Amino acid sequence: ISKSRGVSELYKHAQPFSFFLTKVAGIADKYNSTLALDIKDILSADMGNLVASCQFNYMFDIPWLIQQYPKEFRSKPLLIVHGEQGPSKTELEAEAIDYKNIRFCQAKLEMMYGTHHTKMMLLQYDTGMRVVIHTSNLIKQDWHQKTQGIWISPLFPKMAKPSATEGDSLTYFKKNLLEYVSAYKAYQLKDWINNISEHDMSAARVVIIGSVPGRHTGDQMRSWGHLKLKRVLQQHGPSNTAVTKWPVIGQFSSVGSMGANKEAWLCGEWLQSLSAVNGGTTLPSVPPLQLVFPTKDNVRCSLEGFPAGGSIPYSINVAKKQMFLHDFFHQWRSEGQGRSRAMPHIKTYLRPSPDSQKTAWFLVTSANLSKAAWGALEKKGTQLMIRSYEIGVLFLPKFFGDKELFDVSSNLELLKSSTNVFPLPFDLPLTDYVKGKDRPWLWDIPYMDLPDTNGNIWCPR
Ligand SMILES: O=C(O)c1c[nH]c2c(Br)cccc2c1=O
Repeated sequence: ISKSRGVSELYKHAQPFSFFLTKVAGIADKYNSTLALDIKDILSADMGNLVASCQFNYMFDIPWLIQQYPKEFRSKPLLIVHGEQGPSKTELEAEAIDYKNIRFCQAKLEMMYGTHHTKMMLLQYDTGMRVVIHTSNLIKQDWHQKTQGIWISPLFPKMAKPSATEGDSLTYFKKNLLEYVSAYKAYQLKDWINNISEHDMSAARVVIIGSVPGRHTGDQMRSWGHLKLKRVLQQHGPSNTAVTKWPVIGQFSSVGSMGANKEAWLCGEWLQSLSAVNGGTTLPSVPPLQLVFPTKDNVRCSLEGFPAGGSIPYSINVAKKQMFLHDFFHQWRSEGQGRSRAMPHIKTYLRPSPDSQKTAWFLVTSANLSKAAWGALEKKGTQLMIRSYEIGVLFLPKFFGDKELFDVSSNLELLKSSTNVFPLPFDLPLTDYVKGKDRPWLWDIPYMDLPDTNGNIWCPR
């Protein structure tokens, strides 16, 4: 059925949020035929007649990527923006030796432990330009049996003449996209920066939340990471009265070092930013925090079995120093979307109502729960230190019609029959870890007591 319904119809049905999950092999068709896309759908001629594209990402399989474009687009100019250095950079470039249309841009990573996590496609058509911000690496397995998120922009028409300020949206989408791409300071991106400035992006309704490596001070502090999100929520977020006692939910597929205790960063600066409210000064108290991270058994019983955990890199050496964090953890459960066994590689953050019917905002991003991604305040809060490149899009009710809250659901039947209900990738209320039984998935220890979906055990080395 999904084959016959062209991509443009799938796209239309997903408006106005234009937020999709990736198709998952091995689940009932109905969970893949609405609000779900494959990379071939995104790159299909139904979305536009491609002239050139730019792929920002972390992991690439070049020959596989080229195969995801329709035949007639495989020789169009393709710029790959990556973070590889030294031998792995040479290896990546060697993969593309036969493709004359491929160029590379190495993102500068001058901060230790920084990575180029950003996953974004810039698609230039003969009729305009589209921006896709998502969570999947450009490798086959990231598009096979995982839960991943995709936001697809409207088709942005070309303007008579380029402008960095003309043709922007109420959410400053164009200004923020130009700031983000310019922050690479890479000559290989000059043409794409000019391309962006040539397009009218006034139809964009999401707010870009990006991170770029550096020690950001002054005005730059609030342009990136959790301080950007805080500023946007203080300007356009819910009123304090509307969300009193509402939890903040963080959902991610990897975890950094949180420091000695929850006050050090998680329930300090990070939660204070995510719980910011309209006009709000920093609140005296922070709301409840709930985190979603798969258990060892969620991974073991997943469609991929233990190998799903190869993309959920939470290390025992980091985990053992922050047992306090695991008290906040909840299971991965997505019955409504048919994806309880499609392990999460998506990263999402939201401010849901206690009755699970509403949310004050929703963010889908490449950023995991780490200081490297979101930034950590230094020098008595006068600078925000970020290690990695990240990008995400924030959905705020005020930009989707005159309202303060989104109705939400993960139930695909309900989502199919209603308009303007925001599609959640996982079920609310959240499902607790079973006390005394469940442990967070850790990718670098063995599990030999029970077999996974494929009858295998896990022995990492
Ligand atoms: O940004 C991303 O997508 C990812 C970043 N780091 C990873 C590591 Br380290 C090991 C396995 C998977 C990933 C990954 O998927």
